[in-house]
Amino acid sequence: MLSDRVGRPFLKMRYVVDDECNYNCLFCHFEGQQRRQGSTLTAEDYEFASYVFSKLGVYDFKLTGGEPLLRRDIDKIVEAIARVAAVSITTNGLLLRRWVDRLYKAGLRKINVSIHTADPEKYSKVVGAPTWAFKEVLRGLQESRNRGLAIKLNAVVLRGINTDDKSVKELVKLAASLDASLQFIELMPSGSGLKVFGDYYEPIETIAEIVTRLGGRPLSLRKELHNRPLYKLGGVTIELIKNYNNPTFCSGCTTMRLTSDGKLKTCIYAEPAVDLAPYIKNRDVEGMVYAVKTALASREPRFHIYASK
Ligand SMILES: Nc1nc2c(ncn2[C@@H]2O[C@H](COP(=O)(O)OP(=O)(O)OP(=O)(O)O)[C@@H](O)[C@H]2O)c(=O)[nH]1
Ligand SMILES: C[S@@+](CC[C@H](N)C(=O)[O-])C[C@H]1O[C@@H](n2cnc3c(N)ncnc32)[C@H](O)[C@@H]1O
Ligand code: SF4
Ligand code: SF4
Repeated sequence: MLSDRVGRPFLKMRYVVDDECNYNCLFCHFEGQQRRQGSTLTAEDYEFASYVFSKLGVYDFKLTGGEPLLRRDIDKIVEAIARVAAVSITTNGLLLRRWVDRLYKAGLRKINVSIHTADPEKYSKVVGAPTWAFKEVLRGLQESRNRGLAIKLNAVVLRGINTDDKSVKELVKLAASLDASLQFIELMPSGSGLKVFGDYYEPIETIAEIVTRLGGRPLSLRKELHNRPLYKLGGVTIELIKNYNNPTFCSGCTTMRLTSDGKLKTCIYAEPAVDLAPYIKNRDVEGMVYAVKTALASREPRFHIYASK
């Protein structure tokens, strides 16, 4: 296992596998990269990269985007990574129904589906899609449940959209009906999130208060990932994410990320530390290991910056 210079182990990778999306969420941070930056890595490339990362101690891979289910070879990517480690997908769910079966067969066992609200009208407003989209996502979720996938619903916290008792209660109810867990994500001032920050930002503490008021109880912290607080309410596990300006979160950061064109980022807010694409394309194990170790050594202790503010 590798660690950075402030002792954070490197255990997880986020792959941005697509630089396009079929939605236009009003807050999208696009995982800290550009739309149409290029999606240049094949399923075989991801298999090679994951093999090398897993030899370095990475045991968990997340596929994100853009919208990962827009990739026609997403099942091949899942299959390739599942050969070496655990893999999960974060998706808006619109194309889920048509993919569930193939993804399950490819080895997928866990998905995060971003839904934000249980109200179809609000949903349309937030994601910039027609109202039928909400129903389609629900169908995809139901299929996923029937297939036996572990589901986590993601809700970005948006003032006036999901920050009242009723909205939280409805999301918990929806999660319970799917045997899913639920996570609330504080809005990050990044990408479009920066533009709408003034209009929609609400601290995650508001959700913690609502959950507590509704009878929720703190469970524990996810020590292996950002020390995220977990609660239990109505049989549903609720995760609270405050992923900006939060020293506790960053001090538990065990993740690096690969852009859709193969550049390694040590932090969502950092510029790429190194371009891994040439090493990956040439199947150069030694070169890639050296490049990853060098990037890890340069990893900024961002939480120190926050802590010293
Ligand atoms: N700042 C920051 N945000 C992150 C990091 N990892 C995930 N996030 C954000 O957390 C939110 C939830 O991410 P997901 O893709 O659902 O995955 P996850 O909850 O991190 O991972 P799992 O627990 O494995 O499902 C998104 O807004 C991500 O961009 C990170 O290392 N730093
Ligand atoms: C960038 S999306 C990519 C995957 C997929 N398209 C989706 O929406 O689930 C990954 C996660 O980041 C969340 N997200 C996007 N912009 C955000 C922001 N400004 N602040 C916090 N979370 C954000 C999304 O809601 C989603 O849960
Ligand atoms: S949050 Fe996901 S679904 Fe929404 S625009 Fe961004 S990438 Fe697309
Ligand atoms: S250091 Fe902090 S902001 Fe950067 S990726 Fe890790 S948790 Fe996110």
